[in-house]
Amino acid sequence: MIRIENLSFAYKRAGKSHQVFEHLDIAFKPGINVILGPNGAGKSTLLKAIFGILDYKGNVFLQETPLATMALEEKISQIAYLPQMDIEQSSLTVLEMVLLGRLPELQRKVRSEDIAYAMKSMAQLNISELASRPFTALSGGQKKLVFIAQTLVRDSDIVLLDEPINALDLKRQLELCQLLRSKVQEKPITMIIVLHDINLAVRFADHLVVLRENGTLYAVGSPKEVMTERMIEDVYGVIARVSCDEDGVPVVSPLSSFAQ
Ligand SMILES: Nc1ncnc2c1ncn2[C@@H]1O[C@H](COP(=O)(O)OP(=O)(O)OP(=O)(O)O)[C@@H](O)[C@H]1O
Repeated sequence: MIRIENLSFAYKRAGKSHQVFEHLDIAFKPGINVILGPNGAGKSTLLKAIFGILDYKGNVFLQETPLATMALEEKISQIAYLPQMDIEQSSLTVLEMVLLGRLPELQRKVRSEDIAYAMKSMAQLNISELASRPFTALSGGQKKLVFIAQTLVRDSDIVLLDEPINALDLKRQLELCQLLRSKVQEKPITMIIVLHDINLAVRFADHLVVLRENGTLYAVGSPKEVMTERMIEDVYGVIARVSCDEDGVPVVSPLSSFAQ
């Protein structure tokens, strides 16, 4: 469980300040939490704050412990984070890239146990056959899967994924969502995932968190509670029809956009 209390943060650049959050409170429960919201709402900034790479005001608690009081090594051992921006170049092979996810556990040498973890993570993402390929010789989607494998090989209780499905084809998107679902069923992981695909979000999330353009919290709740025509209009400026499929899952059909 991650609890954000009274979070305020502003980016500062060239003497100017850009406020993203002011007095934000959110609780992320175990299970799959999806953060939705328009471009620039602050979704990536929120993940960075949770991972502790921003100088914010307020508190982020892991259970009852403020993350700011935890040593870096302890934090890294508990939280796995896939940032939105990926590096494109690396002289490492795919296996070596995935092994980097075990860095906190690696001593002076790579143990067979670490290789086994990396192989398992690659197998779960169906990229085992890429293991000895140079990372730079991969497609964009394959690179993304390597970074996801590197994040999941951490086996952490808190997993932050910033737009993990962009660059993935339809099948890979579904496979990844099913893998994440199986992981939260195995143990009480708190996953916090930024997505833009609202139909995928309602199908796979346990909890939705919706941010507005100005970094304020619009809604938190189950997909059924949160995914309404009103929310889509208020938050995205889009007229949409929300119906339910035969499983009772909301289905969003965007109809038109209007100037806000
Ligand atoms: N390094 C930075 N310096 C200054 N402003 C920044 C920086 N990074 C982001 N911002 C601004 O902070 C706000 C929130 O950005 P953020 O990347 O968190 O949004 P987001 O919701 O993740 O957007 P997207 O859906 O487009 O990825 C935006 O207005 C953005 O322009």
